[in-house]
Amino acid sequence: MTNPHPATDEAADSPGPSVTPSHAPAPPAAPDGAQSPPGPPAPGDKSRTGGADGNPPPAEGRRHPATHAHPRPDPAPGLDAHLVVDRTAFRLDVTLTAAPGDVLALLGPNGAGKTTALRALAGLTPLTAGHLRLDGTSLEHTPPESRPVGVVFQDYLLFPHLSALDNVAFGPRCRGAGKAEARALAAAWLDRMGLSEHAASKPRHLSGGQAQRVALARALATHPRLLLLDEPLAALDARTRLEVRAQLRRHLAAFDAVSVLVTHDPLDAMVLADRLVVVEDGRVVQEGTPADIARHPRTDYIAQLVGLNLYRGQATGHTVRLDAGPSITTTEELSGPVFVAFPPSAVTLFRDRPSGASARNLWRCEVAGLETHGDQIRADLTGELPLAADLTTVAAAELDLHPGAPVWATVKATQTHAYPA
Ligand SMILES: Nc1ncnc2c1ncn2[C@@H]1O[C@H](COP(=O)(O)OP(=O)(O)OP(=O)(O)O)[C@@H](O)[C@H]1O
Repeated sequence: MTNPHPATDEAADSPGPSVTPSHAPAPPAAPDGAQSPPGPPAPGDKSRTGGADGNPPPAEGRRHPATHAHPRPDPAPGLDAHLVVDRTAFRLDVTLTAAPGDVLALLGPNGAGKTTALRALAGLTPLTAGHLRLDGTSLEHTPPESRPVGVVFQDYLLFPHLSALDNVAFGPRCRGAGKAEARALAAAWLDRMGLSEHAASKPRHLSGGQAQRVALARALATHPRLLLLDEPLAALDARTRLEVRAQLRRHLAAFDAVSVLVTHDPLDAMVLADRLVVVEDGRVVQEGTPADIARHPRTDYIAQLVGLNLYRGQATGHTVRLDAGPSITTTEELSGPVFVAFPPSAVTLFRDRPSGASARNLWRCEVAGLETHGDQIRADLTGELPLAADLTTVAAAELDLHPGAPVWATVKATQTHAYPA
């Protein structure tokens, strides 16, 4: 990653990944200490919006000694990072590993440390401790502009006065490529992105989806060995997002180095990433494949993300005594600490105590709130067991649900899923 600029993010000696168009020239090595022109801010640069630090990112990045340390040979390809960043009231301590071709998604609530992790990978935030190795080379002491890292920003951050072609050509130019060579490389990338006919367009004449693809082309044209995507779809409207998500998925699948994506959107994470890394309060609380995380959430945040009710308790056979109070009957037979999860759609509500129902998994609750959730109504319940329940609009009307209404909630054991905590 380059100074604050995404388009200049490549180490002079980084190996050329296979994403380079076969008919395009590879960008030449940048001279040591090459200066890049000023550019858009870096990921998480809160100075643009009056952020916490109030300083532009390079200042933080340059606290790190800008020396080219002797690269430490390491046979392991891909990303091997232990990122520790200490701040007055916050500590990031996460380990991220990925093989070439892997797409990792960092998910987590606001303030969890996702952007800090991204900035640390880019070299814009110095590590307090830990290590960062990419394809076997230690990067802790490599200045941002010499890291083989490309960044795609949430709001693209294209140069408004440059054409799409020149925006993409900017990176190779910064590395010392001649104008014609850089433009040929950029043209090949735009072609690959299906944007050839927009090569001469200025960013203001591009749609959100097109601008996002130009930003991706700009990042990839520098042959990064690590691609960082900071909420890449957040600025798009819902329809464009669907289309661009599918395109981005294809491009990431074709990219042979490591990609790390920061997103708030579980769908983006599930569709785009091979592996999710959930960060809460500066720590990794869970990681795994999207399917694994969706089936076995281990924190409330993740359970909400994937739309499940989640409880912790102690299992004895088919009964789990929840830390929250009541017991749940499950189909799994377990013992010791467990999680129990079930979807809101598995909950059935009654205004009166159902006479025929067994006492199992039947709780007395009260409606705390109601909201539309797709074509359903989601009821937020408090009481014996706090839970979310989905029901149709007709059912909600028939039950005369309103905040404060008492209800009975029941869930079949077969609809629950218990797993060791
Ligand atoms: N430059 C900074 N100086 C001091 N504290 C900071 C700085 N940047 C972020 N923080 C703090 O570090 C913590 C992690 O912030 P970070 O932006 O990395 O979280 P995040 O997961 O990206 O959040 P969000 O999803 O809201 O962007 C927060 O407590 C934040 O206030």
